[in-house]
Amino acid sequence: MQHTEIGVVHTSVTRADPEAVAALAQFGVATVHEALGRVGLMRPYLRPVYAGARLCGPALTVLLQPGDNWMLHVAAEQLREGDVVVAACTTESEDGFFGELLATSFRARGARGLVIDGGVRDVDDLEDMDFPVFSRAVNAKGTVKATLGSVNVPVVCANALVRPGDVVLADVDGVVVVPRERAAEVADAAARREGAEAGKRERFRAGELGLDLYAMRGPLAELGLRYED
Ligand SMILES: O=C([O-])CC(=O)C(=O)O
Ligand SMILES: [Mg+2]
Repeated sequence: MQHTEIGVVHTSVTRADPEAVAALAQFGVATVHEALGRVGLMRPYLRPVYAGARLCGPALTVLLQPGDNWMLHVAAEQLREGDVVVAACTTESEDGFFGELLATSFRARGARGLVIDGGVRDVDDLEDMDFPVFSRAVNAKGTVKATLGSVNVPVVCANALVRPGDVVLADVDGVVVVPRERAAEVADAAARREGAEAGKRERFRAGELGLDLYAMRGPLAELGLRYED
C-alpha cells in the first residue's frame, strides 16, 4: 500500500554518503540484510533480468500508475550519477514499463540500474548493455503515458519502504534497502559479519560440525533429543 502524494516531483534529495554507498557495494544482499537486523528486504519475486546483474546506489524513487510509464521519463531528468531508480506502482501491474530505450536514456543521465515492482521488456538488449534491472516480470506488453504519479516521494516497493536517497543493493539473492542515515554503520556491521563468517568457513572446511561450533548439543539435550541405534 502506498501512503504518498500523487503529482509531485521533488527535485532536492539528500542522498546517502557516497563513501558509505561504495562500502556497501562490496557486500552481498544476504550479509547486508543480516547486518541491518534482518529488515529492509523487498519481496523475493523481484528477480534480476539477466544472470550476474547487480547494483548498489542511492534511490531515486518513482511512483507509477498501472500500465503507465510516464513518470519514468519524468524521473530521468532528476537522475544524478550513480542513482538507482526504484519504481513502485500504485496497484499491482506487470506490464512492460521499461526497455532498452529508457535504459539508454537512464544510462546517459548517470543511472546505475533499475528496481521495478512491475514488468520490463527488451531483456536481451538490457543484458548486452549490462544495464542491471530487477523486476517482478518480463513482459512485452507496452504501456501508455496518461496518468500522473510522483518522483522522489517515499514509496513502498515490493513490501519495503524506500525513501529518496536511501541505499538500494540488489544481487541474485534479492533486493535490500538501507536507510541513508545508517549506511556507514551497516557497512561496518557487514564487514564484521564477513570476518566472523570467514572464521566459521575455515572450521566447517576442516570438518567441524555446526553442532559444536554453535554449542548446540546442550540445548538439544535439554529439549530431549535422543540418539537411538
Ligand atoms: O518504450 C517503452 O515504453 C518501453 C520500452 O520498450 C523501451 O524503453 O525500450
Ligand atoms: Mg523497447
